[in-house]
Amino acid sequence: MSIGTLVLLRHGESEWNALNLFTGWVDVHLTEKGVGEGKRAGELLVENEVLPDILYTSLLRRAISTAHVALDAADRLWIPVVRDWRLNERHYGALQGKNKAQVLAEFGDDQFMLWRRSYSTPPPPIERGSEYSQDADERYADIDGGPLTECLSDVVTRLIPYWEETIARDLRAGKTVLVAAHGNSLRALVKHLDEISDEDIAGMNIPTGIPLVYEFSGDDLKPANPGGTYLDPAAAAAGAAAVAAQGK
Ligand SMILES: O=C(O)[C@@H](CO)OP(=O)(O)O
Repeated sequence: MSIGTLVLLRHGESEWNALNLFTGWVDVHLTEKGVGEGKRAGELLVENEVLPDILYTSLLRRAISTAHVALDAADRLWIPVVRDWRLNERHYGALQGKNKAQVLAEFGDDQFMLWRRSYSTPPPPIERGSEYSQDADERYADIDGGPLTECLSDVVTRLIPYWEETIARDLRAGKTVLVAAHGNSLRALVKHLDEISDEDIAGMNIPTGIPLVYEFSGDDLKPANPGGTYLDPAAAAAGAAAVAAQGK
């Protein structure tokens, strides 16, 4: 049997993306534009004949809703769904709910970029019980409320064992797998797939709402198309540049 196809989809624009706020595990809604991006993503899947057999999402509604709209547009709402916190966005610690431009102005570019894009420096932890903390959220009860902050390396540590147990197995079984997740959880996955160094991953940004397709030639799941293929490359390049410029 041939190896399956992987489709990575970052959620469409969220209300907090539009407000330029650090989001992390805060469970915000999509904007109208974000819903439209999800629909367009589904249309792109159909146009390119990439039809998912199974969906994996995080526990956050912006990813769940984007996948729902995309699969509706592709007439694939019926496929099995697996949701897991390990696909959640990186927990942004005490920065959750803060405006990116204000954090940049207060702490300066070096500290801002360290918190935002360095591989191993997490933001300060969020205070338990504070407004934007999830430590009392019942969906995380079985993991003691979850982390209080994470850097990208923490996301790799929680995500890659899960990937091996679930998504990678489905790909080796020949399935087309849709993973609807987040800017930083998808950066962690792409880092693993494309063997990107800890330094170089800092410069890689994932746009909202555009399917990124990986094909594989063998069981080792080395990408046959390194870097993947965005189904709308021009929009992806513009979207990634906009993410990189946030706060500036
Ligand atoms: O706020 C966040 O959770 C993420 C994704 O929107 O932001 P950033 O791109 O700054 O890591």
